[in-house]
Order: sequence, then C-alpha cells, then structure tokens
Amino acid sequence: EKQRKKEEWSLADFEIGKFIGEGKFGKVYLAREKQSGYVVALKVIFKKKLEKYRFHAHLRREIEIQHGLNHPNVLRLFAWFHDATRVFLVLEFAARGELYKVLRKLHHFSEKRAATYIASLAGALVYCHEKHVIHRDIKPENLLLDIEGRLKIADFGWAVQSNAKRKTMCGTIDYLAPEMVENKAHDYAVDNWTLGILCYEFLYGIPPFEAEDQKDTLNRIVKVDLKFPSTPHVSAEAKELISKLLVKDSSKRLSLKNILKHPWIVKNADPTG
Ligand SMILES: COc1ccc(C(=O)Nc2ccccc2)cc1NC(=O)CCSCc1cnc2[nH]ccc2c1
Repeated sequence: EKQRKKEEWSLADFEIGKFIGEGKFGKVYLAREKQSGYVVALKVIFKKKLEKYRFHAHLRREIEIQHGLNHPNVLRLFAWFHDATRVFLVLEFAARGELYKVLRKLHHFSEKRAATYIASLAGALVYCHEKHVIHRDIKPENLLLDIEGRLKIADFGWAVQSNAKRKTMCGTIDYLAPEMVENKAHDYAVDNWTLGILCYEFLYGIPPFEAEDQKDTLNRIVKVDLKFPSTPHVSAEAKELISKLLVKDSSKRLSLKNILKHPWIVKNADPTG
C-alpha cells in the first residue's frame, strides 16, 4: 500500500538485531522496521560524544547532505531520529559487508569485477560532484557490498575507526594524492587519483606505493613511482587506465566521464553495476 510518510520515526518502530559495526560516535546494529519488515542498519550516536567533539553541527549538515543523495552506489541514509541521549541514523544495510575483506580473501579481483567496481565508483562520484558533495573518502574500508554484490560508498561519517584488519589501517596513507602529501590545495581531482590507487589494488591486491615505512610510501607517492608487477591477469588497457589516473598534475588526470568511456571499462564493466 502507499508508503505513508512518517513524520517522526522512533526506536519503537524497530526490532534491534545483532551488533554489526563500531564507530567512534557509537555502534551500528542490524534492525528491522516493524511495519514493513525492511532490514536496515541502525547507527546509534551518543549526544554526549557529539558535544564532546562538537560534532552536532557537522552531523546535522551531513544528514541534510545525505538525505538528498539517492544513487545505487551510495549507501542510503533513509531517516534519522533522536531521544534524550542519542541520535539514531537509519541506514541502508549492505548485506555482503566490507569490500576489502572480500579483496583480502580473493587476493585480487578479476578484471571484470575490478572494472565493474571502478565504473560504479566513477558513476557515484559524478553524481556526488553534480550535487556538490566531495570528500567521499573512498578507501576500501568505506566500500560495502549489497546483497547483489553491488558496491556502496558507505562514507563512514567522521573519524570512525571501522573495525578494519589492515596493518596500515590507522590513517591509511596509501591513498593520499601528491597534492595532499605536499599539503597543497586539493580539489575534486583527488578522487580521480584515489580511483587509480583502488584500480591498482583491486587488480594486484596491494596499493601501488606501499613500502616498509610511511616515509618511503610518501616519497613513492610524490615521485609517482608506479611499477606494474608482471602478471598475466592484468591487461595493457588496465595499466593504461591506471597510468592516466596516477598523474602528479591533478589537471591532467583522466576525468570521471572519460573513465566511464575508457576501453578497459567499456569492455569489462558489468553495466548492471
Ligand atoms: C550514509 O552513511 C552514513 C552517513 C552518516 C554517518 C555518520 O556516522 N555521520 C556522522 C556521525 C557523527 C558525527 C558526524 C557525522 C555514517 C554513515 N555510514 C556508515 O557509518 C556506514 C557503516 S554503518 C552501516 C552499515 C551498512 N551495511 C553494513 N554491512 C556490514 C556492515 C555495515 C554497516
């Protein structure tokens, strides 16, 4: 029947299920909306924590931004409500969980799977940029997979230490673009750089500038010291796309629209996302 527009949700509308994630501001639980039976992720944020970090304004702005976003590859914020001590975010639940855990298990993705994820990310970023939303922190930790295996930019809000197992998890520097390492002004083009890093990591299983210690990683980033291990499962077109994204001069990086038209993407990406 016509989904009646609820003015105000409350905790009583949900059955709370198992704990599924930990954030700096609170915990995330599986939950089922009683009326529809719809399964969601319910994020519980403590107001006291928000005050302590002076984040209530940021959360309010983020909720306004997220509420307007509706793209198949961006995790949905369906609703929010609060009680005396907590703010609740009703988020889309991505049933296949964190993308990088799948990457660790498979060691690397096939070209078809990698190209499909890169096309999904490029499409989601075109959409976000059209809505003037950037800083979608697109590290693998922030990428989830829904029940059909479709990629979702989860954007874990702020300073949320996702329960990642990565050895370089805390402040993963592998994704920093040169202009960020050199503390220059950065703009949307950092996302294009990050897509290059991700494409490499999807295909080889490790980020391109990984090094024993962080100093060397930063040096390799600013020098764009890009090397491709010789392996049969990565085509010349894939390397060509990566080489057009990992470019020091941010104005010379392949644009998001041109990524979607690149021969490797056109040939390998599954259009259903
Ligand atoms: C649109 O998304 C969000 C919007 C806002 C915030 C947020 O916390 N904002 C904030 C908080 C405090 C101060 C300021 C701003 C977080 C998210 N998104 C997530 O947190 C994703 C993982 S929780 C969901 C989810 C789904 N599906 C899964 N499958 C497996 C685990 C899992 C986990």
